[in-house]
Amino acid sequence: METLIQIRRDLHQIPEIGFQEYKTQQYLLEQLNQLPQDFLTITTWKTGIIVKISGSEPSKSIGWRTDIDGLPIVEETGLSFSSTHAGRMHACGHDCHMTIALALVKAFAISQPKQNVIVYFQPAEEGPGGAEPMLNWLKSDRPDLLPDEIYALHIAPEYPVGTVATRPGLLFANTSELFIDLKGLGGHAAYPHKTRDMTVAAANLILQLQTVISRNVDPMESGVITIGKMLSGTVQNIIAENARLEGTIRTLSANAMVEVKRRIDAICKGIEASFECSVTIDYGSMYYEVNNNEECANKLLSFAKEIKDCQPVLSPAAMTGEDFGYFLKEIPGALFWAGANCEYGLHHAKMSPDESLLAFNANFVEQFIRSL
Ligand SMILES: CC(=O)N[C@@H](CCC[C@H](N)C(=O)O)C(=O)O
Repeated sequence: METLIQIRRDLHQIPEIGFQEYKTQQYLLEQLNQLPQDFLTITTWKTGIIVKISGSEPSKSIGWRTDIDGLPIVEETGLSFSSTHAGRMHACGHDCHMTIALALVKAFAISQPKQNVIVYFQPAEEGPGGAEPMLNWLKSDRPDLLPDEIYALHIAPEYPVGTVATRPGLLFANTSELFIDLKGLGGHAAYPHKTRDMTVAAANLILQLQTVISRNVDPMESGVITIGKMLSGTVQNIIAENARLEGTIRTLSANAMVEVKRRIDAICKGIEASFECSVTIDYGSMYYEVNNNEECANKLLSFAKEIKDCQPVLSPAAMTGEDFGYFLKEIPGALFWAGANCEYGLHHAKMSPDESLLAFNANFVEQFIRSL
């Protein structure tokens, strides 16, 4: 197997979006096939991979999950190993996550763990969501590949390398995608009274959406609606017949998500009436919150205290989403933020993590799993 930095750079060059991770899967399989196979069983599921390492005296199976997909972003890091896939980038660190997972398999393939270890290379975390269907498949077809406990990490640009930041209980929000299509009546810019202008309707809708969190969600619960993309019209002197908004909703509680959607439905009905148009809502994929098992999160934090150069941090909850939440809904476990010391944040075209996080976290997670 190549060095960790080389693996991360190879993977960084071939980002693929959810359920299209064909080259990524092939690369991962090539690396896995180079390892001693005595304790390994390699299974594929769609574009994902599941590797079971048999323990020497197992009393349980420990799961480790990595996501493997990239984002539809044009990379602007200027790195010599930038993405070779136009309009695709590993801007959420999944290249680093995969590299650490490969390093774990290598460590356990060479030196057998006591417990069984199952490493999940899961597709489509950024959307439409691979965790839930992977878990459903495991439950129905391969219960032998289900773990008793499961862990994962996510890089955190804002923390220095060596930080292990997590908390018992709620760590990440409930999320839902949001796609809204508005259809009115286009026409000449000089005759607005003969049209139904969807640019104006969409602009009004965005402003009304921004009242939902501030006026319909208990301030102690919190939430956020972000419209990340707006499309409308065709040219400067034609009134727009169509508009489309794309965004996400995030709430700390599942109940608040229900209330937010009820209000969005009502506001869209109001837009239909006031702008004499039709509005169609698609809530896309939803992720269940990341709710860390108390004992598992505390085990991570306590273990981190024992490791040289490791800074355990009791992290606040974040509005990020992660479909690892579906694993944690059914299996005790925890996710932690792994410091990546980077100026730009997740999902930014210049996000470039400090590669020393790879060796640090590969060693930390290996030792942690051996301690269980
Ligand atoms: C860690 C992270 O950034 N996760 C993504 C997950 C995407 C969720 C879903 N596709 C959505 O857009 O709501 C995030 O955006 O939080």
